[in-house]
Amino acid sequence: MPVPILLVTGFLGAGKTTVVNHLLAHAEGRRIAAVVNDFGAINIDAELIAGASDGVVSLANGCICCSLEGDLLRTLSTLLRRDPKPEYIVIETSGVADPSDIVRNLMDPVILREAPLETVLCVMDAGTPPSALDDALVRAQLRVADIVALSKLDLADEGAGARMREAIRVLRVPAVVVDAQHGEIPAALLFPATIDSAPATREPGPRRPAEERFETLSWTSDHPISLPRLQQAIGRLAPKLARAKGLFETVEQPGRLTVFQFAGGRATLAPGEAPTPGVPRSRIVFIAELGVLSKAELDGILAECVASG
Ligand SMILES: Nc1nc2c(ncn2[C@@H]2O[C@H](COP(=O)(O)OP(=O)(O)OP(=O)(O)O)[C@@H](O)[C@H]2O)c(=O)[nH]1
Repeated sequence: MPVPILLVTGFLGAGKTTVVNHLLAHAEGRRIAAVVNDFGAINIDAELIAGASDGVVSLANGCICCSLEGDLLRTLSTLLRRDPKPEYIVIETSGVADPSDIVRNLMDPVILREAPLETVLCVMDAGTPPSALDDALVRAQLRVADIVALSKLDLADEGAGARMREAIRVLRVPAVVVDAQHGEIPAALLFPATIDSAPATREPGPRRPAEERFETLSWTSDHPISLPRLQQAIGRLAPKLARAKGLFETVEQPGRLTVFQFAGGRATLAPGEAPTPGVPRSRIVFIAELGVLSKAELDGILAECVASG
């Protein structure tokens, strides 16, 4: 039996991991394997994804649309040799990935026969201004989508969803647009009940020149973080950040991790799991446009956040 693939794309911080987590939490007995790609050296996403009944495979420190394309195909072959085989595979791309390159790679004849790409889902933050759709990367992510999921409607103003739907319609994206509050999309919409025996090939469009636009800077420490000082540090860094996420222990709540997220200019904290022995207590990944933020500046600002006494 072929194993259908769901490819989840969308810009940095749009809400892809939230959708994947919701899907896995509502798998209703489906055996789902998840492949997660974080562009940075620390794969925070893999730790934030729980509950994949067939495990989470993490591909980090590169992008599966370019430098890690071979790793993606090898990972899929390994998943397909598992006994029992997964029934579905979800691939979450990094927010900087051009999914048309991944779609092209998934048209590999062996993969297509054994694990056909069934659905491409693009998650789009409904609160982003429609002018964000002028961005070539955002357009590339929308153009390959079968389904566009509008996230964060709860944070956006009342007309935002309608404005975004209109902007997507103007682009002539041939996709179904659905609302996805906190990642809620019915699994039945993403995974077909019956699987086509003759998978459809897709024409992903012309290859775009690889663009080095973003870089990730990773920061780790064995010390817990002071929350008020982190708040100040993020206030200073925010104008330079496209995205940040991290897991750390805080001075205020020792003994368990706090999940830090910065997306769309908004920072949030949530309770996490217990720290894993042998792993640095504080890990944060920062994504910025190339050349905007130096490691020295970042280290200098964050050094003030760790409890030195
Ligand atoms: N309020 C609200 N927050 C959301 C919603 N969807 C996602 N978020 C939050 O947005 C932040 C980013 O969500 P993720 O799911 O990590 O985004 P992502 O697209 O996987 O991010 P990258 O992989 O880093 O590009 C997190 O703090 C989520 O909790 C939503 O519908 N409403």
